[in-house]
Amino acid sequence: MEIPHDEVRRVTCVGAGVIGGGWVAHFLARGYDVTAWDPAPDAPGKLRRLVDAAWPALTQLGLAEGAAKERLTIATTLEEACAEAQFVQESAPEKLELKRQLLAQLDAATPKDVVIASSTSGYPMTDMQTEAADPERLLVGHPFNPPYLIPLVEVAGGNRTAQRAVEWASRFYEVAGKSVITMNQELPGFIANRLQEALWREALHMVANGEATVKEIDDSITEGPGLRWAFMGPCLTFALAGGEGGMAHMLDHFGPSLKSPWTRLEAPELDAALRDAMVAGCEEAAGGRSIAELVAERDQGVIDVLRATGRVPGNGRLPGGKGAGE
Ligand SMILES: NC(=O)C1=CN([C@@H]2O[C@H](COP(=O)(O)OP(=O)(O)OC[C@H]3O[C@@H](n4cnc5c(N)ncnc54)[C@H](O)[C@@H]3O)[C@@H](O)[C@H]2O)C=CC1
Ligand SMILES: C[N+](C)(C)CC(=O)CC(=O)[O-]
Repeated sequence: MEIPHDEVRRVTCVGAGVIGGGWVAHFLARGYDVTAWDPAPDAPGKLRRLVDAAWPALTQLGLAEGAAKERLTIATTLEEACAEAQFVQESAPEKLELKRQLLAQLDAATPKDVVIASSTSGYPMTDMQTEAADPERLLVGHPFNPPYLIPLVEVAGGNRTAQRAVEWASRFYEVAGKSVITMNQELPGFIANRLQEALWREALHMVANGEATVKEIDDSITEGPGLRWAFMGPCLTFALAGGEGGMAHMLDHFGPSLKSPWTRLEAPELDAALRDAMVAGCEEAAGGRSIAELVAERDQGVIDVLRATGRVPGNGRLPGGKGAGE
């Protein structure tokens, strides 16, 4: 029997790069004891720098009672990291065979009845749980960068995942301050990445063909639809494009243009020229700002949007987070 969601105190994060480190920062800020493990020799230093960089934003939002960076332990082996885990979040590189073997190792090292989630951004759990002795407790918990600020987690099981594990994880993420979409089927790319990848594919086509610059593409979203999407999704936004007639008029009016040859559908070849054009375009768009400066700018921007759209309660604690309503 799994531990009650609100009694979880110890979370283990395996893989401590951009996303694993972001999860560490999130769980620390929500008042958990966090154990991290990453095989890279420079991982501890990188992880502590990431948590240090995230902490001002998390402090601004309001830390849960007792939250402290000192509650992070960095384990030296995977077995040590998992021995006392009450929840495990895997964020290792996006390589299918690596995930398969790692999830089997995590399954062997983690106490029974503890749920193990993968941060994968696209692999279905059915394809990753093949080597594990106890696949029932393995599921996808797909976060968004940075996990310590973007609320959404997409939860999906594989065909050997127990429904009760999916339900447990969904509720646990909510208790830990996340917004959860629990998927009842395994869609490739889940929901949000499927949408993001469609946009991304078209952006790459436009750069590859010299049709738009990186800056024009970014400005077209931040000065346009992105402003609406922070609080109203693309469907309801487009319903308003139909005026008083709503979505019905919108579809009758603009529906035929769905067949216009606006989109390319097939991904472009990611050759060296396109890679170089994207890298150069992003450097130009950054205008001399370092990655650390851009991270701080992004974090402040997300906080401002969360506040402006009423998603941070007055007491500074995230909705549903540990300590909320105390
Ligand atoms: N970067 C992003 O925006 C997002 C990434 N994800 C997913 O998160 C996962 C991690 O991606 P990133 O953090 O971006 O990658 P990353 O490259 O920043 O970090 C991966 C970390 O895993 C470590 N690692 C290597 N082999 C390992 C092993 N066998 N066991 C444990 N750790 C190992 C590496 O040393 C590195 O620190 C991937 O599954 C990715 O699809 C999900 C959402 C967003
Ligand atoms: C780039 N990415 C596909 C790994 C991004 C994600 O999976 C989610 C996000 O943070 O946008």
